[in-house]
Amino acid sequence: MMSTVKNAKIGLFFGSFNPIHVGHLIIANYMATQTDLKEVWLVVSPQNPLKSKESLARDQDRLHLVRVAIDDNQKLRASDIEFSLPQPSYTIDTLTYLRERHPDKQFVLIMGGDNLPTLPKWKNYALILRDFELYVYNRPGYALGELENHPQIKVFDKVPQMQISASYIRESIAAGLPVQYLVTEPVLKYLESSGLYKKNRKKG
Ligand SMILES: Nc1ncnc2c1ncn2[C@@H]1O[C@H](COP(=O)(O)OP(=O)(O)OP(=O)(O)O)[C@@H](O)[C@H]1O
Ligand SMILES: O=C(O)c1ccc[n+]([C@@H]2O[C@H](COP(=O)([O-])O)[C@@H](O)[C@H]2O)c1
Repeated sequence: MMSTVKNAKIGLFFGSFNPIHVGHLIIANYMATQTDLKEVWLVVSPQNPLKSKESLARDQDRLHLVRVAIDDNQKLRASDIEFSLPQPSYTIDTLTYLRERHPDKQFVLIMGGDNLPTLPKWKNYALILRDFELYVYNRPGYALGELENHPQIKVFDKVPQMQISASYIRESIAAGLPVQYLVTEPVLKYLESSGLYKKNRKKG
């Protein structure tokens, strides 16, 4: 029987991307160009039915923003895979599904160091660590905790970072403040034309 060669290492960067900002893009691009990953897929999390939807833009708007943000980058891809999987989405389920669907690829989980200490609370986290590598980038001010030296975890401590968040961008837009430079130009254009995150915007 022929064995499948898993030659393409793909990094998965999960997030709400509400909206995607340059902080996200710096991480994704670093991982796609300065590690052994061939590509990075930005996996847009659906609206979690258990969480407040108050300031969460619609799935398709957030996906569209990711697409326009990475449009010119051959090594980055937007994934809507979780939109069609049962919710709430558990990372192990998404990883398992992707592995079955793409047997030729080897998936690696990309994670900020701030999230690493909470990993033991995730569904089947031992299975995640058994079957998948994790590429963790340091977040200033956050300790990595006891998982730092786990053999499946590779820590990257020279990743440039921007101290911005999607919440800051949403709040700025709602307050009528400019978000130019915090998001890419195509993202800015769509935010402006759609009126996303503006106060008193009529939802369609
Ligand atoms: N400025 C940043 N630099 C590096 N990583 C970031 C930055 N902002 C967010 N991340 C990481 O990117 C992933 C996806 O982030 P998410 O979509 O939740 O964005 P966010 O900016 O943290 O959003 P919010 O402010 O709405 O919580 C998370 O793992 C998060 O830790
Ligand atoms: O699988 C889990 O049990 C699990 C629990 C919490 C978080 N996650 C993943 O971590 C990402 C960030 O989560 P959060 O809650 O900080 O938005 C989210 O997109 C999920 O992919 C996954």
